[in-house]
Amino acid sequence: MSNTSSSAPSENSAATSDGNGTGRSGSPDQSRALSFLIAEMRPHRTGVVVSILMALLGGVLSFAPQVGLWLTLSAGSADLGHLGLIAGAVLLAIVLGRAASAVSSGVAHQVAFRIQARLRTAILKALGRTEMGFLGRKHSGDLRKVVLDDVDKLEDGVAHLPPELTAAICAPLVAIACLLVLDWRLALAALGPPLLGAYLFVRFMQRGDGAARAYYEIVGQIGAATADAVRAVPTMKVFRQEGAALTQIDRLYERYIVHARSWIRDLAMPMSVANAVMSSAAPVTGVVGIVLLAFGSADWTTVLIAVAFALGIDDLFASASNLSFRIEQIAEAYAQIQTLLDAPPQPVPDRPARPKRCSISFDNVSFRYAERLAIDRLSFIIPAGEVAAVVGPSGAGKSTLVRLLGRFFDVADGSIAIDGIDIRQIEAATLADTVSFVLQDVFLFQGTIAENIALGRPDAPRQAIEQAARRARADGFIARLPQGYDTMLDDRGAGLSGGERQRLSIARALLRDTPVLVLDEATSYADPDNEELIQQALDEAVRGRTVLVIAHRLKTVCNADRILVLDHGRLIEQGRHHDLVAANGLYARLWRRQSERAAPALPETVA
Ligand SMILES: Nc1ncnc2c1ncn2[C@@H]1O[C@H](COP(=O)(O)OP(=O)(O)OP(=O)(O)O)[C@@H](O)[C@H]1O
Repeated sequence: MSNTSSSAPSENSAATSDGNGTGRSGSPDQSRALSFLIAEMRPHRTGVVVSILMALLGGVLSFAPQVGLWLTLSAGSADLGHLGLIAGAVLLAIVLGRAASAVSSGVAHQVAFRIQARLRTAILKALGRTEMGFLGRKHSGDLRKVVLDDVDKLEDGVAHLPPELTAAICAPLVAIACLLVLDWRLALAALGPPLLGAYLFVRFMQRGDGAARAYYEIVGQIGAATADAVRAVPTMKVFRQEGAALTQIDRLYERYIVHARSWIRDLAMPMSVANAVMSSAAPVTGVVGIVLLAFGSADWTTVLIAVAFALGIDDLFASASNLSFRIEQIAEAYAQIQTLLDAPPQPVPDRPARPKRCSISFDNVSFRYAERLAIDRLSFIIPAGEVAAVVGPSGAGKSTLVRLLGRFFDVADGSIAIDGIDIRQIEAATLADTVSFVLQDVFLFQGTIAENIALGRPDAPRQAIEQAARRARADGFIARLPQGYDTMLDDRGAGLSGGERQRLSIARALLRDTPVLVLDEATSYADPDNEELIQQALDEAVRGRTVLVIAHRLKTVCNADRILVLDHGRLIEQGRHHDLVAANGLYARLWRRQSERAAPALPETVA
């Protein structure tokens, strides 16, 4: 896979090189990508100009050996002092030229790193502003690829484009100018192959565009299928489905071979011919020179010097041969980055308000994921300070309901209010100060235990962090860690048990001290000790707050002030435990089913 996918573009790059990508750079995506890059470089114009000037100097000085040869041969004498002077000057010019190229590349890389950092921040900000629904439609692996890989590609483009483009354009001009001074006929001979090659290049490029597109499409599909297969290895093993994934990849490879053949026939081969023509300035100059010699219309020193200059042009074209490939890569990366930068921002309130007492009300709320109606005309009120449990069969809409309260998504119809204020009129920061979440899937990041607890209040004093951890019954296991609160969580806390992660999450919520708390009760705990501690932590967390708890085990919520029973996105019953059992509806059936199951001893209720 790696061979095929990496060799193909680079061959293509060689093929696409010397026409300066003209065939494709005219395509809208590439020109838009280049305009984007130029706009990104604008704030760093000093660096870019220095990089270009240094590349220019490096390119011009790269012809020092040819000029040295010219001066030596035209001197016509073997004066050692004179020759030594020329050799010294050539050496100095070579050293200066290399130094200038190094400075050009170094400065361009500095600019590129700044742009890379800015872009990553801009993407993360755009993702932070957008509604979760947009993110939900994107695979987390795809997001990661854009933020890391595609931004890297753009960085690579910025670091190489200014120096390489400058060298590719300016150095041949210098060579041709010298050749014109030397002999205009030999200058034309040296200029012919690059011009003819560029013409062929553009023609072939246009003709083979379809083959290239089909080829890149299939390479992308193979990449995605392989990534999916790698990600799904554990599941595949469990279900003994390894064969199915491989069959799909095999089928893609069969299509790949067909497309690769037409890619080679329609694009790669013709491009190699164009490339060969483009890089034959030296042989053509030599042949024309010999003809002129034969007719006595040029002397051999002139022909020799002209061939040396033409060789320099060929070398430069060869070194710039990756330009077109780079531009293509930049365009691809830019398209992905732009999708995220353009992520639709969540609407901001026009009359921002701050809730005081924290009752929660849902008024005729509906919400759908694409075509699937997940919440259907839901209405209820939870008075401030009450504990409400949301129960119902799997897929009933419990998680969606609490996500709507946190504005992970905006409702399609109806409204959700806290203290009578529509949550769309509460600023994101205020909403975050009002509602906190303790979810099953606890997000921990690479940082210390203390930093992880302080996620929602980074300025919290150590004392407050430790107090929250104590109340969340997390202090015991933290004390046993090598550096206590300063222990770094490697691999996002992979070494912690599910129960320990839950208690860290509860500590976070306690530290934030929001008046509304949303809990997603974990379905299972590893051991009874953990379960007991988590229950104590939850009892502490719910005290004095308005609480919405998703309950999977009904015994944990039968003391709740209110139980909301959902089914297929609709609220079909609500009330206290005993009333709902007496009503003999869905809740009573769920209750009986769970009671009949041989369940381990359960702790006290949440409420
Ligand atoms: N991101 C999503 N995209 C599309 N459909 C979704 C998405 N998340 C949930 N759904 C669907 O919406 C419906 C409600 O899902 P939700 O997760 O809210 O139910 P739930 O009651 O929390 O289920 P569970 O108890 O199994 O967690 C289900 O039919 C589910 O398949």
